[in-house]
Amino acid sequence: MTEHSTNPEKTGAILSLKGVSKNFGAVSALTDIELDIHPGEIVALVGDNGAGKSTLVKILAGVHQPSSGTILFEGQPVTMSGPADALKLGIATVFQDLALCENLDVVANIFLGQEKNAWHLDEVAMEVRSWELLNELAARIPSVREPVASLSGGQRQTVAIARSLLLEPKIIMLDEPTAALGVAQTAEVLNLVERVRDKGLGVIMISHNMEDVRAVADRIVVLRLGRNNGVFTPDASNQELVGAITGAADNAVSRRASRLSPSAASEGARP
Ligand SMILES: Nc1ncnc2c1ncn2[C@@H]1O[C@H](COP(=O)(O)OP(=O)(O)OP(=O)(O)O)[C@@H](O)[C@H]1O
Repeated sequence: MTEHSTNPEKTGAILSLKGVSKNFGAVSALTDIELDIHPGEIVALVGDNGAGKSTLVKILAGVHQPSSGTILFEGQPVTMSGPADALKLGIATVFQDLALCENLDVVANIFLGQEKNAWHLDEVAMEVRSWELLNELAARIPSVREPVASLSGGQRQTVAIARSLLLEPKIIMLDEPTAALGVAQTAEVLNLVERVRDKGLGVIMISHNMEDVRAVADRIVVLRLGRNNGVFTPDASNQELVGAITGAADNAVSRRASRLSPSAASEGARP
C-alpha cells in the first residue's frame, strides 16, 4: 500500500519537495519532507494535531520559508519569499478562514486583491468572468450579486475556490474545506474539489475527516511529528491509516477502527 516518492522529471510532478525541513527556534515543525504533486490528482495531507500540515501549507503558500531542503516547481528549484511569489508561480491556497468579505457580493469577493488587474473596475467583465469560473465548477450560486453574508457554508467555500482559480494556478491547496459543513454541503464541496482536479490541477487537501479523504483523494500522505509517515491509496484500511497517523499499530482508536465499518471508523480516525 505504501508508495515511494518519485523523481519529478520521470513522473511529471508539478511540485516536488525534497528533504524540506522547517524549524521555529528549537522546534522542528518539519523534518526532511518528501512530497510530489502531479497534474490532475488530489493528494490528501493528513496527520494529528501538530503533525506539521499547516506549516507545510504555509511553506507552499510562500508564508514561511523552509529552513533547508528544495522545492521544485515543474522540475526547477524555486524560492518563494512571500505569498505573491507562490501565486505568481501558480500555487493558490484557500485557507480555512476563507478570507471573504461578508458585506461584499460574490463578484467583489472573487476579484478581491486584484486591484491591479485590468478588469478590476469593469463590472460587466468581472461579472462575466465570475459566472465562467462558477460554471466551470458547476457551482450552485443563486446570484453573483448576493452579499457573501447570505450564502451557506458550502457556497462560501465555492466562492473561495472560484477566487483561487482566477489566476489560473496549477496547484490549489485547500485547508479543511469541509470543516463545519453539513452532509449535503460536504458532498457539494467534494464534487467541486473533483472538478478542480478534472481541470488538470494538482490539489492538496488537508482534512481530519477520513471519510472525505477516502471519497476524493488519489493518494493520502500522512505526516507525523513533522515527518513523512507513509503514503497510502484510498483503499488502505482504517487500521493502517490510523496507525500511521497516531504512530501506533495497536491502540484503542485503531482497534475500534478495525472493528467498525469504514464510514463509522472515520469518526475514530479524527485526530
Ligand atoms: N510560528 C510558529 N512558531 C513556533 N512553533 C510553531 C509555529 N508554527 C507551528 N509551530 C509548531 O510546529 C509544529 C507543527 O504545527 P502545525 O500547526 O504545522 O501542525 P498541524 O498539523 O497543522 O496541526 P493542526 O492540525 O493542529 O493545525 C507544532 O509543534 C507547532 O507548535
